[in-house]
Amino acid sequence: MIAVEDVGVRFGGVHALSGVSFAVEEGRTCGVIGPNGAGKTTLFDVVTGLRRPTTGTVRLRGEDVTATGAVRRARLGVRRTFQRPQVFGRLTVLENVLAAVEWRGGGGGLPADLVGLRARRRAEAARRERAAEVLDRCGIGALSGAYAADLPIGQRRMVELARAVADEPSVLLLDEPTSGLDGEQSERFASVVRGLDATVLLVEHDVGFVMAACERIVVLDLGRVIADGEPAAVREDPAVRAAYLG
Ligand SMILES: Nc1ncnc2c1ncn2[C@@H]1O[C@H](COP(=O)(O)OP(=O)(O)OP(=O)(O)O)[C@@H](O)[C@H]1O
Repeated sequence: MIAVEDVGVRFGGVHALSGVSFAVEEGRTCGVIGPNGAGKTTLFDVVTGLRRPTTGTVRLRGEDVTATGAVRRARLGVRRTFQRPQVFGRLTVLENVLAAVEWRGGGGGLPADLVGLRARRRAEAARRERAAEVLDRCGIGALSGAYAADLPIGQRRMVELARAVADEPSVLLLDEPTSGLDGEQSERFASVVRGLDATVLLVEHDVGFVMAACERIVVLDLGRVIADGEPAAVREDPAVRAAYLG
């Protein structure tokens, strides 16, 4: 479960978020929509731990993580994708995904590597098998050996998705996931996300995609929540129409 309670973020005189509260139940998919500058990316930064809010509290599965850094939140199972896909350009597609599961290596450094050689090899084989399976699921298995930097944006986005889901996240945040994807990739993306056992928060300008993919929608405008509910109700909300849907 993700809970955001009375969160505010100020940048100097700009109130990027003010008094934002909502909660997403375990395993549910919630969309966040709103015009440019509404505070969507700032909200993601607050939930993933990249930015500490000026006021308010963030909870993950009931635990107050407001002061918890991004790395520790990642260890708790939080993963995200970015508006501009962030991949390791000089690594291959397979290596990008392996990097996401590398921390499960077991620790202990070189001595442990030497002593537990056979167990290490088994763990490494299991990681590679898992990475290959995830790449296939994301439709990019054939690109395993390609360098991420050489790929067009749509495929880079799928690499980012594969990396985010490889470790079975409990919380997944997707920032404009369909931008740069063709229709087939969009469908593939949605089906990979649907197949996860994760609580998902997703920002997207493609309202049709949000309405179809989300059970719940939070609408932000100028840093405040102006609507929160099921897609059909949000679509009809006069304040939402005025601010965003037109
Ligand atoms: N690092 C920063 N320093 C100063 N102001 C910022 C910073 N980051 C965001 N802002 C401001 O905070 C507000 C919210 O920005 P944010 O990027 O969260 O909106 P958004 O809804 O994600 O917009 P978009 O749809 O354009 O990505 C905007 O007014 C923006 O200019």
